[in-house]
Amino acid sequence: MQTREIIQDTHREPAVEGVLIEFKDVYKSYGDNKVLNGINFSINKGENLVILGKSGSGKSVTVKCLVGLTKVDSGEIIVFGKDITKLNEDGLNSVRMKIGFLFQSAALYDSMTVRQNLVFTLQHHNKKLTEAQMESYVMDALKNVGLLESIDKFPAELSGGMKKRIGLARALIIQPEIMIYDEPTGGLDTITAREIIDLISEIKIKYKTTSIIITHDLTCAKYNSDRIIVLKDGVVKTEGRFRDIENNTDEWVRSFFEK
Ligand SMILES: Nc1ncnc2c1ncn2[C@@H]1O[C@H](COP(=O)(O)OP(=O)(O)OP(=O)(O)O)[C@@H](O)[C@H]1O
Repeated sequence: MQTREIIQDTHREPAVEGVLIEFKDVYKSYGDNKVLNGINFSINKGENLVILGKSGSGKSVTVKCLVGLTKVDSGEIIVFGKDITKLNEDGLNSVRMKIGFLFQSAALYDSMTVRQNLVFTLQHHNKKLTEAQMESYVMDALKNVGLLESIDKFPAELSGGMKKRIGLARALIIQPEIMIYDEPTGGLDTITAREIIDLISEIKIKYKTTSIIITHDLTCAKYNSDRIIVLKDGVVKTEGRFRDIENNTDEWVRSFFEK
């Protein structure tokens, strides 16, 4: 039987205003592969939750279920007070409109400049904006990631770190309430990774987002998490703050911290 260890934290002041996302007994299998095996966790408004887990432990599937890209077998996923497993495509789209994604690859359109990439997202999101309003949104988003000077560049002219920043600007331009970061520091050198980590911290403060961060990078987990959940065998094996997880004596949990 799976045991779930809840690490009590008696010293922390609650910096949150209620639950925004809740997974209740969520199951998802692909054939015989039981990926989510009764997963339970919640995320408070304004909280950054890091999901840790070995490769194939279901981190991406969890996030795909959250945005309705993958249908669960059973269970509930409450987002903004609604069970998204019961929503039709229109209902799901209106939830997705409030969620920003930073994909591992940044997923920019190569044939478009940075400006065009951002305008394209805005047009898809809000068809009523004037050109002047769109330009102002684009400039603001680029300023916030420190890349205004790249506005007329094509993705091929940008470094990996710059692409991540543009990916971030594109996610933020829709002013999301929830941000999902999939391996935000993946493939970056230590210094560039640290810049992205700092940016994620700034975004939390500036945009007051609630975030899910999937990462293997313990530095990112340390600096960007209010709380961490660790997935194993389709359930939440343990949860707590970074230092609680780091000090966990369970051999399997310790293996995350051994080089
Ligand atoms: N569409 C799919 N069809 C069949 N199996 C799938 C599908 N999507 C995911 N899986 C399986 O679900 C399991 C969990 O995959 P998932 O991508 O969530 O892992 P992960 O924890 O994000 O891994 P990584 O850290 O390597 O990205 C894997 O065994 C994977 O093969």
